Amino acid sequence: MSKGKNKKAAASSPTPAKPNGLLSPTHLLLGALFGLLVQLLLGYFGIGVGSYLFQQNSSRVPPLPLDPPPCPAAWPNCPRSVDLHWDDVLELQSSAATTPSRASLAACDAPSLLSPQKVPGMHLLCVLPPPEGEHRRAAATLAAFPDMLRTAKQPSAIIVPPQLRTVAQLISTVYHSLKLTHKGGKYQLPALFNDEGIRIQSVQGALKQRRLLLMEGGQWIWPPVDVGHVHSLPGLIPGQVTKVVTVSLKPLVVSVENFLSPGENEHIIRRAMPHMAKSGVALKDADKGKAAKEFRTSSQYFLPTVGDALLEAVDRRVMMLTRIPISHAEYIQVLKYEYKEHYSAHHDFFDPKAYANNPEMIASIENGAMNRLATVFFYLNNVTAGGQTNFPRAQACITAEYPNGGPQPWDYFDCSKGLSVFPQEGKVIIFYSMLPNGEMDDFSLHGGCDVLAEGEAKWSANFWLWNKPYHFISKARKRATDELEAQYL
Ligand SMILES: O=C(O)CCC(=O)C(=O)O
Ligand SMILES: [Fe+2]
Repeated sequence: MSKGKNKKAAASSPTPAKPNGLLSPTHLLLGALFGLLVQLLLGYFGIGVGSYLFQQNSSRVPPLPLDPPPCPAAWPNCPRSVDLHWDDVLELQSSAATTPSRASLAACDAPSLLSPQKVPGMHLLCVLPPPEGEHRRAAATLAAFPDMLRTAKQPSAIIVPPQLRTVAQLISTVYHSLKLTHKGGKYQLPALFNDEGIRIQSVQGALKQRRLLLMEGGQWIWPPVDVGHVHSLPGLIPGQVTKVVTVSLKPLVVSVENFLSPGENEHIIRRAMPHMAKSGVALKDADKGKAAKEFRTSSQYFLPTVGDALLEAVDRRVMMLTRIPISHAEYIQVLKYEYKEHYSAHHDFFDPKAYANNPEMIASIENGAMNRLATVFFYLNNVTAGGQTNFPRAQACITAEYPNGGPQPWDYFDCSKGLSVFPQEGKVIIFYSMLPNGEMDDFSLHGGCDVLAEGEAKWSANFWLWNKPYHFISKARKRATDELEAQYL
């Protein structure tokens, strides 16, 4: 990229796809009425935002009593519940022997999923039998490895009493034991998954697993493990095993080769070609008045997938790869970079602090509760020189100087630091803009570097997935989302 264009702050984020008109006024009116009804009911039963947690996660919500038992003094903000006395749950935690046996822990094989550094907000829970002699009072023991940290320390044990009825109650118990807190308000509820990323929605489903992952941010994120680790996914592409390879821990970047076929790459390029126009950026307050081309010189097109069987198949495959419902996706943003075109280092998330003077943006990201979670970045062709995606703050290993990852770059056009991923036809990378705890990840800073082969163009695409459903959904995307939900346990 051009030299000497130093910037004090990372470039503005790429503009999101404009929601189209698929939500009719009738839908909006019905949605508003439903919201009002829920608010009235919650108000009637005295369930305010304070007792936020976890009512909403269960599939069979029991009828609410008029006087649910109060929370114990040691747990003032427990979710009040009809048929559960949290005092008993607490009592069991303190009275039962809580050291899991070596043999049961070995069967869980926790180290194969843990990491050498913390993964904030992602917690591994080994599902173990109840403590010796406690089969009547306990349904299981969970051995917890907070933040996926691989240490020699004995994991803390959480006893699961048989009276827990909902995943929400199970998550609450884990939250209390691990002293986790939820941000409340519109922030995503935490969620449990099995080790293949299938969402858990019943206690029975949870206790049948060998290992569970608790994601505070409520969406699946591939456990990074170590650089070079491979998660193997059979069945995404008929007859193939798809390999999700970790290429960076911080930021979390995984790479998948041959995810798109040559025919699919060609089709995406062919469909987008007639519509390509110069790229824009969502200017931060600090960048107001600047031209997008100061940061980004590519061309782009948001390619609607509706009615295109091939693109709908790609949608579905992206969903099965990320385990994030396709209802959370923007349309594919196809990009073309010609010789010496680039996008300087930026984040794909929208930081509410950077858009404080932009009420429309603040509303659309629910003041930070809703954001871009993951980018599945498609490389649609090969480029013989340049065109890499650079993550300047990625670090191969933790150093004494930068124990928390690479420093802020001084030059946002410099592609020589950190990790570079070069275009390779059919390959995709997934990088996460949010941490599993639901916070924005500053280390996800990245840019598209100059194409350095004269006469060549880099064709690529952003497939952005949000942490909450996006504003519009097509019938095919609804069907695909239903298909994912049918796998829930
Ligand atoms: O072109 C690349 O490699 C990255 C592009 C990018 O980060 C973006 O469009 O948001
Ligand atoms: Fe980006």
